[in-house]
Amino acid sequence: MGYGCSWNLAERKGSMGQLVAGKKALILGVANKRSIAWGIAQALHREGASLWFNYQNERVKDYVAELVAGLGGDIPLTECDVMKPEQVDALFEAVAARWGSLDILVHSLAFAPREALEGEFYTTTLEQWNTALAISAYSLVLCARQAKPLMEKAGGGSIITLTYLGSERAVKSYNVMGVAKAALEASVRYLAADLGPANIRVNAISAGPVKTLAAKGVSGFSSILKVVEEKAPLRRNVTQAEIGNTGLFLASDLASGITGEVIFVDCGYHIVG
Ligand SMILES: CCCCCCc1ccc(Oc2ccc(Oc3cccc(O)n3)cc2)c(O)c1
Repeated sequence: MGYGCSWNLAERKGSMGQLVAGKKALILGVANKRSIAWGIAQALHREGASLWFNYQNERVKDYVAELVAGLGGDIPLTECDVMKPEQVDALFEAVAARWGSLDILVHSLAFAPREALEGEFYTTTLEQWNTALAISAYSLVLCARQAKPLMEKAGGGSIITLTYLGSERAVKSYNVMGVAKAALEASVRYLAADLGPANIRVNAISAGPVKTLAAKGVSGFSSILKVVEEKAPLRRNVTQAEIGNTGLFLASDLASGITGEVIFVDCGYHIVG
């Protein structure tokens, strides 16, 4: 490629779809077109990955199926609620049977009871705590354990999860989800330490607020978008596509030296007071 050369379409086409060409990616947590998991899935698909999706239950199945159909090809879709161990086992057994290995796992799911995401944190009940920690943090440990043998078959892999600034700052109303995200981020480090020798990288994206179905469950969410616009160094909110591109980066060999890390994709908001 000489100075000032211009890529012809064929060359560009050839150079496109290289980042994760032929990689097998399991995406957990798509609920609809606004889901962060969907942004990551679109980026992975654009750059040549084969995709497999879960859906939590029959209620969201049609939304996910319709989105996935838009990608073309017969992309596997499997019911899996991470709180049902037998469904997690069945999902990874299906991946093992059909794919034989796995390169990329995207874990983009969380939950806390709605009443725990409003009012004051000190009122959190043990049940609310356990539910939030089990779904939002422990589920990553469980999925990583299941993915390990499949990723070893591929000679390594990349596990990506989603977190938020509320893990290290007391963000109003985020409450027990902040505690769950702190546990998630510590789990990313311990999992990275365990799985590194198998060349499996484990990282988190700390995303700025994005208007998703889940975000609607956090009281005061809409006001935070405006605050970010006013205070973030880039003076705007992050987009689903930008988070998707960082997910693609972490899934690709461009991030081969990065593991156990939390990467902020928030227009710089967390660096300013
Ligand atoms: C004061 C709001 C701060 C900005 C919050 C940014 C954010 C938005 C969405 C996030 O993901 C969830 C996922 C599940 C979740 O729990 C929910 C969601 C809907 C209903 C419900 O009962 N629980 C809450 C947040 C998340 O972890 C972080």
